[in-house]
Amino acid sequence: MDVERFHVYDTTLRDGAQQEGLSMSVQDKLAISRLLDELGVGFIEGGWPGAVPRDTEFFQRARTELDLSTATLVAFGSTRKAHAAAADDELVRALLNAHTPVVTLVAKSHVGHVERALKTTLSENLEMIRDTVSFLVGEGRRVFLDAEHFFDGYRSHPDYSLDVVHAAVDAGAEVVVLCDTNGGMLPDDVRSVVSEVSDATGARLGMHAHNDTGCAVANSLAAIDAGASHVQGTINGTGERTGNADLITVVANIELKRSQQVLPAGALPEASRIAHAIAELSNLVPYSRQPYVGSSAFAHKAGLHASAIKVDPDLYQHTDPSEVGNDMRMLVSDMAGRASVELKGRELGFDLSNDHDLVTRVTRRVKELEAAGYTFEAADASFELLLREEAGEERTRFFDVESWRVITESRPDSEAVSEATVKLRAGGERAVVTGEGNGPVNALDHALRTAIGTLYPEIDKIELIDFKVRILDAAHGTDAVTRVLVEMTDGASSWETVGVGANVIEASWAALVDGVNYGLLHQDLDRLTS
Ligand SMILES: CC(=O)SCCNC(=O)CCNC(=O)[C@H](O)C(C)(C)COP(=O)(O)OP(=O)(O)OC[C@H]1O[C@@H](n2cnc3c(N)ncnc32)[C@H](O)[C@@H]1OP(=O)(O)O
Ligand SMILES: CC(=O)C(=O)O
Repeated sequence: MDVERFHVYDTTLRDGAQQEGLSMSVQDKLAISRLLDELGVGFIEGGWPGAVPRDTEFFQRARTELDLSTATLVAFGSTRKAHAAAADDELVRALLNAHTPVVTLVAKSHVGHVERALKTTLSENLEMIRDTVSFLVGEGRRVFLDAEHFFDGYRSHPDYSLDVVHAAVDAGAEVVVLCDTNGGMLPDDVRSVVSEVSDATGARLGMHAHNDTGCAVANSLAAIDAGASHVQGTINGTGERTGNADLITVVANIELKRSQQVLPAGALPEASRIAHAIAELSNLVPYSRQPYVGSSAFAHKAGLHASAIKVDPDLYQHTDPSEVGNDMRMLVSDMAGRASVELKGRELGFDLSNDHDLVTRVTRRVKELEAAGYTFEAADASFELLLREEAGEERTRFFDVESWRVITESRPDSEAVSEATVKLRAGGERAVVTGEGNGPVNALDHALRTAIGTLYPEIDKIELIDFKVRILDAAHGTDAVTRVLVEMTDGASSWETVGVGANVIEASWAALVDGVNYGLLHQDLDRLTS
């Protein structure tokens, strides 16, 4: 792989940071840079020094705190102001002070923008490009030029847009990146413009695509087809408005569909891990339906799909998920068939291939329970308990609940407090205990822990970390059926359970009891196997 033959250029830290609601600290930017380097991108655009104080600090700290092995750090900025010298322009000097080997300059390439936004003459804009590029090249920098609004500009005044490319190249720019700044292009437009510009100028061209028509990835690929050998994008597709081309999708398409290696060998299988880690650092919830790396990208729900996948996963998958570090997952729901249950069982460590009756019973129960409001695709732990029960395993219930009751008391001068009483049998003993909490579920949780804590001290490790309530038939108002999903952890792993009831506390209790049973069961299994 030759990083210079084809540039994989990441702008997560610059254009990605232009996304509404996204804010990265300098520390986050340094951590993301290390992840991008692990992914093997050729270039990391770190931000705009001089304009954004955080970016100025990022480049300062990068000099001592970043030790990149594959990627080259890039500072981004604009051409100098009109009627001044690049050498005297404060923002151009800030680009030098960032001490990066590469500088990317954004320049106007659209007549309307030069006249109305920059408010200068067409010839002065060309002079701004020549002066800034040649000044930075003279100072030992490699320069790439982002030609802003190139496609719209080329449509209205092609000759001027070509003049911009010539001015940049003549002054020493290595790559001219054609930007679909407003993101309004379709692949056919991009393909023909890139091809014409390439023929007319012979310049090395790049593509910077925004996703306003939902075509950023397709536009990037069209540009590459037409001769571009530099592609810009962001991890998870973040960026101004609807975002930029998702760089991992672009790269995975180039490597897996076009058989052209553009990342270092062995890097692509790190893509899912890195995309999720960058989402986490950017405080974004990973997008489950993201191509290649999303948690749903290889998740199969329909029974007919599962039955074919049982024969060969390729029948319903466009590529092997391990190519991008993702996993195939089976979802069990009312759309499941016997094959879905068998494959889900395999995923959870059960070989059900020879137990036709068990698979049939589990499939039937799943469909019945889903019709009553359960959802097993989001609650693997409840599915596993159901499977074990149907298989006749005895050790799935660590206690038998006789009854429970909760009261909530509210007084004008204090917050409401709940008190729960739980009656159950565990280890041959009957327990009747009470628990208090700031809400009914919290009080039930405390009472349950007290009731079984002596017999099962490992309950202390099990913690409730998430609790989601959904009203299923909202038209019934306060009479509606409620579904509760809870997530628990023992510090090493986490699991989800589901409970359904006409009463929100009943549904919560069911999910809580399943969650505790699952946690105790797995601690028991771990003990037996260790
Ligand atoms: C397409 C893109 O996404 S490019 C990246 C855009 N990113 C950002 O804008 C984030 C960082 N930006 C900033 O911090 C500020 O906007 C700054 C520091 C760059 C400029 O701030 P200000 O000096 O206050 O000016 P303001 O933002 O109002 O206007 C931008 C100025 O840059 C000029 N300008 C715009 N594009 C260019 C260009 N390619 N070359 C030179 N000057 C340009 C505008 O004409 C305007 O000049 P004026 O102030 O003389 O009218
Ligand atoms: C340079 C850039 O971000 C754009 O034109 O969209």
